[in-house]
Amino acid sequence: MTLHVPTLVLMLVIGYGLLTLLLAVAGHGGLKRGELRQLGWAAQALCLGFLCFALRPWLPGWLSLLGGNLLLMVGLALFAAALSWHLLNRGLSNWFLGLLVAAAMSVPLVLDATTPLRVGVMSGAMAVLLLPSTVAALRHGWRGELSFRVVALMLLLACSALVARLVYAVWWAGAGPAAGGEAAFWSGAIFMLAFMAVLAAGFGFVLAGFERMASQMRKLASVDGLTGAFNHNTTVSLLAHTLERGRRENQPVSFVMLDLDHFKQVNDRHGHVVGDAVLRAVAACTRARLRGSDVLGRLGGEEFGLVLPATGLSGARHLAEQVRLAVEGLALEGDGGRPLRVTLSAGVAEAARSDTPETLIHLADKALYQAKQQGRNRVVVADDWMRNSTLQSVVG
Ligand SMILES: Nc1nc2c(ncn2[C@@H]2O[C@H](COP(=O)(O)OP(=O)(O)OP(=O)(O)O)[C@@H](O)[C@H]2O)c(=O)[nH]1
Repeated sequence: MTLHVPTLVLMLVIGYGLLTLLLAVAGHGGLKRGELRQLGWAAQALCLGFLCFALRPWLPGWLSLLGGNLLLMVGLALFAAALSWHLLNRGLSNWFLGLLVAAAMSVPLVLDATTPLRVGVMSGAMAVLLLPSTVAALRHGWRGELSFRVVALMLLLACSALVARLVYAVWWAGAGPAAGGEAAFWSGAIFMLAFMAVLAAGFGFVLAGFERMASQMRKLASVDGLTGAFNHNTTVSLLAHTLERGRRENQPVSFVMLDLDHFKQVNDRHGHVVGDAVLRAVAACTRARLRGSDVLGRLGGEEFGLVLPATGLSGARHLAEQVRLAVEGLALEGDGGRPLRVTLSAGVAEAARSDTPETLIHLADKALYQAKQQGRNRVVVADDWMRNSTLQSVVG
């Protein structure tokens, strides 16, 4: 097999064209992530850059070299911007823009220079533009989506190839005209390898975008958007799982139901925005008192549930009391900056071996009802009488 550099250039035009098309279709189909839009612009710039090289036989030499190199540099900078948004949630820093300007200014300066000098300067400039993305992808991307590892490895390959091309250009300059066409071929081939790796990184980036969207959708399906607590269905599933595990490992499991007192008045006096802020603050304050293995769920409006594995009745009551005191002590701001205090009531129940999530939640709800009846801002533990009446109502 023989390598033909102009054919490789054409392959890259097609490759970056396909990446552009894929990103346009993905954006149209709902994958509207800002960084993927920027990646689309990067792919367009790189596609046009290689088109300038592909049209070299028909364009003035200087125009093909100037346009091609500048567009590739802009493409690499847009790639870096997309990567920065994806990994660090911010755009390009000013020093990177400075690097881009310096790299772009070097292009017209070396247009009339010898080929090895031009190859060396262009390779060095592009390697410098790719280096921050490569470092960021290796440092931050490795812990992110699995497909981002492909991006990191491909960028490392691309950056290494450009540095190798720079070193090769230094050797070429020393060897002089004797190096001849073979040196031009290898320099072109290494360049193509570098940009094929950037193309592979681009496809990996698209996969990472899909992976991130899928994980966000999974999260949205199980977590309450306002408070960050698990939603009702997920809480019940986690309770079922915890009960099963408790039975197998002979460990107690408790469930606490929390309900804010007179929350309707908070909404009526201060408005729903303040009401929402109160719910968020209560959830955060409760979460801060839980163990890593405990579960905080939002069962409905102003009602939360705590699933407590390996926790008996006295431990659960103690925790509920701590949460009650912490919420009572929250210094909140109401409408117009007025101080706002809220309290909550709690019902605590420990699971029996035969309990299902429904019977246990029902039992905790009974205890909560008692807490409300007794004047609110208190913790009530479910007793045998409540358990018997729960069984009757569930069986009946
Ligand atoms: N701001 C806000 N309010 C909510 C949300 N979900 C439910 N609510 C409100 O929570 C209030 C619950 O009122 P009630 O069920 O009467 O209970 P309460 O006023 O807390 O009274 P007790 O529980 O008996 O102490 C209603 O006004 C709901 O509109 C929410 O997501 N945000």
